[in-house]
Amino acid sequence: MMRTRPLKVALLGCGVVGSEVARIMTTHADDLAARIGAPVELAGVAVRRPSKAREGIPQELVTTDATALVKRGDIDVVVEVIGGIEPARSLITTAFEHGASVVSANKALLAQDGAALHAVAGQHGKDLYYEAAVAGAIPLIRPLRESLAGDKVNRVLGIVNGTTNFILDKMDSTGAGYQEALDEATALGYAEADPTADVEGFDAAAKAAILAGIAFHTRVRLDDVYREGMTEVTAADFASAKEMGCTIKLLAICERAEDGRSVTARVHPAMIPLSHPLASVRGAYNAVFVESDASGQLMFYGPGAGGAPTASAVLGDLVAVCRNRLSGTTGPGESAYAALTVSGMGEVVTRYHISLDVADKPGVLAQVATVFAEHGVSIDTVRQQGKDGEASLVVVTHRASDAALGGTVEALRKLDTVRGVASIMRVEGE
Ligand SMILES: NC(=O)C1=CN([C@@H]2O[C@H](COP(=O)(O)OP(=O)(O)OC[C@H]3O[C@@H](n4cnc5c(N)ncnc54)[C@H](O)[C@@H]3O)[C@@H](O)[C@H]2O)C=CC1
Ligand SMILES: N[C@@H](CC=O)C(=O)O
Ligand code: NA
Repeated sequence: MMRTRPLKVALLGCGVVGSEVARIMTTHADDLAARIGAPVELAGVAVRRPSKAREGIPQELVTTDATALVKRGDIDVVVEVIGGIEPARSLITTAFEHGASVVSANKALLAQDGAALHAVAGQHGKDLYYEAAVAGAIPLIRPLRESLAGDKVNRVLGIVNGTTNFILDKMDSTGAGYQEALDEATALGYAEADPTADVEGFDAAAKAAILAGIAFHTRVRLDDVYREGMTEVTAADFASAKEMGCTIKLLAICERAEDGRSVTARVHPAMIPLSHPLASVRGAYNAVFVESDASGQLMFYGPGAGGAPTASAVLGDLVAVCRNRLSGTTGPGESAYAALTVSGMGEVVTRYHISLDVADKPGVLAQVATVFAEHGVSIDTVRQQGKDGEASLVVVTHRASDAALGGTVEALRKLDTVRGVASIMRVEGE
């Protein structure tokens, strides 16, 4: 039976995502009420610029005092789509203390302070949901937390940043310049307020920390995630990738070590074969592979950024949290019981594509090969192109640890015949 007293929702932030949340709450009000079992009412909207026209939002709901809104005491659910660490963190904490549950899209905050926020939510018997924080519309948090709760996840590999995938795709397919492609991604609402978070890999690293934590039932902090952005990827890298039958993607990779006792999480550009399903993920789309003992390989694919897709995930959480409130329950909280060791990048084992500028004279190839052998890194293929006494040497290795590869590169740089290391790229997904 439908409850007539509405559940009250406070919306914090009315930008790209917030405005879409408000729109869907209004246009789908009847369906949402039917699915929840009670109407949901937008009770207040905290904004920074109150004079801005906001279609469909009555002016009397708009306030610049977000703190007063979350302290009202009659709010059932606070939807935080401001972004950033503060004031979002204080507002969420205050919301729990004043009786509300919280839905957030804020990966930066969840990756940094998720454990503390879960603890406050738990103390107050409230929900903290954040499906939108990882890969926008794609259901990923809930499948990992709930659908795969009976399985053992070993690996999560994916494209989790729409902006960088959009840029890399444009650079690869149209030869567009980096800045031109970034400007377009920003105009389309994909990029973070500061796009450095996207292009330097911080956004993907935050998502990797959240995913690894849930997948491995282990607390993984943002600082535990190795991070390289994509600003150094060049047209020459794309050309090398093509020669290998690959393309380049910014990947988030969370892995359980073979002995099962430790995990790693990393974000960096990598070559992947064109035959791999991730190679055909275009534009701002995201896709995530999950490999588990019993399920085998699962792939989640869809729009990972943009106002409406992200609002879809926020609304899904809103419905879940409202249902929990009506039935007097809460959903699953943090699960970190496994407490596995989170290892550094040196422990990661993968393949590498290394491009060296060398002197084009007899014995160089043998010298270079010796350095690889001395560091226990086995060479798969070598390709050489020479002109005017200089040559470029492209070495692709078999699987080796990042520590061994690092040592190899350091020793290569010391060789007189090696003029420079033009690029090092990991090769994944084979
Ligand atoms: N745009 C996207 O594709 C996605 C965004 N997200 C996350 O959603 C959140 C919001 O992102 P967007 O809507 O894109 O950002 P946005 O910058 O478009 O919107 C944020 C809004 O919050 C307002 N704001 C900032 N401080 C405030 C305060 N103290 N009180 C009231 N309002 C305040 C800003 O004026 C702005 O309008 C972020 O955490 C972001 O990481 C998550 C997935 C996808
Ligand atoms: N800036 C992010 C938005 C979603 O999380 C992205 O580009 O993926
Ligand atoms: Na999601």
